[in-house]
Amino acid sequence: MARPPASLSGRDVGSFAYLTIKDRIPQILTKAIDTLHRHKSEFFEKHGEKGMEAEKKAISLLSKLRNEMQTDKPIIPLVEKFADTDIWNQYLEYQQSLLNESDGKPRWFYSPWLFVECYMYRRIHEAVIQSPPIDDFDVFRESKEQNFFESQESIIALCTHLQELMKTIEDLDENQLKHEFFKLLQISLWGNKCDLSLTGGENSSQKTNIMNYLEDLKPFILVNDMEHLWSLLSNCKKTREKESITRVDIVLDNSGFELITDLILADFLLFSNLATEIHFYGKTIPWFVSDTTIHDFNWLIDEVKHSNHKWVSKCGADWENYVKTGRWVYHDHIFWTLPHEFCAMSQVAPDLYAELQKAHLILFKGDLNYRKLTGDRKWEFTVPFHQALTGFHPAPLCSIRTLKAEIQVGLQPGQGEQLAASEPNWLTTGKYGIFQFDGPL
Ligand SMILES: O=P(O)(O)OC[C@@]1(O)O[C@H](CO)[C@@H](O)[C@@H]1O
Ligand SMILES: [Mn+2]
Repeated sequence: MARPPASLSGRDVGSFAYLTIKDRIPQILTKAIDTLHRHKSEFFEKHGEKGMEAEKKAISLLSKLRNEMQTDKPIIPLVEKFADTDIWNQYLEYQQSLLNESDGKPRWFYSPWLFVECYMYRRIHEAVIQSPPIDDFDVFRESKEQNFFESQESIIALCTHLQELMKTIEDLDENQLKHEFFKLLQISLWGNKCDLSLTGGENSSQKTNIMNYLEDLKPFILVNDMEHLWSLLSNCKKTREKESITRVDIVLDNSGFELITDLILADFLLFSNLATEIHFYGKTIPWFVSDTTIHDFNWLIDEVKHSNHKWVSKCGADWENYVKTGRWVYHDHIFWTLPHEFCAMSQVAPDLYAELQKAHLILFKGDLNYRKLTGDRKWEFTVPFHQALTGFHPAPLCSIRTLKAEIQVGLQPGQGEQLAASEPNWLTTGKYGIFQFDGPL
């Protein structure tokens, strides 16, 4: 088989990868430093002098990191012992092994973008865990919570819609049910517009009611495999024996508004009987600013439950109940915060691969997951999605993603070129979206 194409990299001056490493990531680091600074008195109240010293230490480690990056220093091994430290350092050696002698060491602007960007978030985590007693501090928590609070109006609209739908679900015919499923899928897609790493950690909440715009946004869905998802799940529902299950796994992306849209979809899948179990996967450490951790997941459900809006709090109570009764299952795995492409999962994390194989359908939310599905490589726009997955296929799967990186496969001949001619930034603004399916058709 032909070798896969080269990785996206900061080496390509002017590319989105280059601009991210040059501008956006340092901005995120500066914000993290500022956040630690602003919590100084809180650390003092909690831990006394030790808290103040820890704050200083974390800040100096992050400043050092920012300097290494901005001066394109070699990528150094991780030092603090943690569950994934050895795997990370082995991966760094692997990156070294890909270089010629004259290339020297892997460096920020020279190595694959996916690797250096993941490494940056892993180093932020290292700076925090090296600074006890504030070693459980999430430098991105505030902005994730802010995104949730600022999206309240949309959240109320979505929860109200869901509760009304629940009441009438029995009266819907097949076509109406499919229509409602498609609506909630699109809400979950556009929910992915709101991530915080794209805006350098700046506000990206959802203030308007997204449901009113679904029709207007349809032309921006470049690949639309929603029909395949419907066929798959409605078939499962029809052919399911009494006690058997239909399991949908959702590989989560951002917390805040996007997570709400995912949980709304997950709730609908259960009460419409399109699925009987939903499994979620989040990040074990703070990641790409807005990604969901178990803390964010539990926090959000709790907030929703305690809302003073009747239908919002009803959603929260239902969601808590799904978790308690095991109809919703949350999984943690270090693989999601490693730098590997997903085609390496069966070797690097065979237990996770085996878990995903139990699903009838896996939904991969967001841009970073798409980059990892396709290896973050310079594929031609027309290469089939299946080919770009390079052997990753634990179960039928679908990427639900708005485009925020210079990578897209599975387009019609000429489609990418046409978009590029009229809108030079079409790949990176989050304006376009896809539902891209790989599985039996
Ligand atoms: O996975 P998400 O939340 O949809 O997007 C993550 C993201 O903002 O981070 C990277 C840039 O730093 C890009 O790949 C992408 O735009
Ligand atoms: Mn994200």
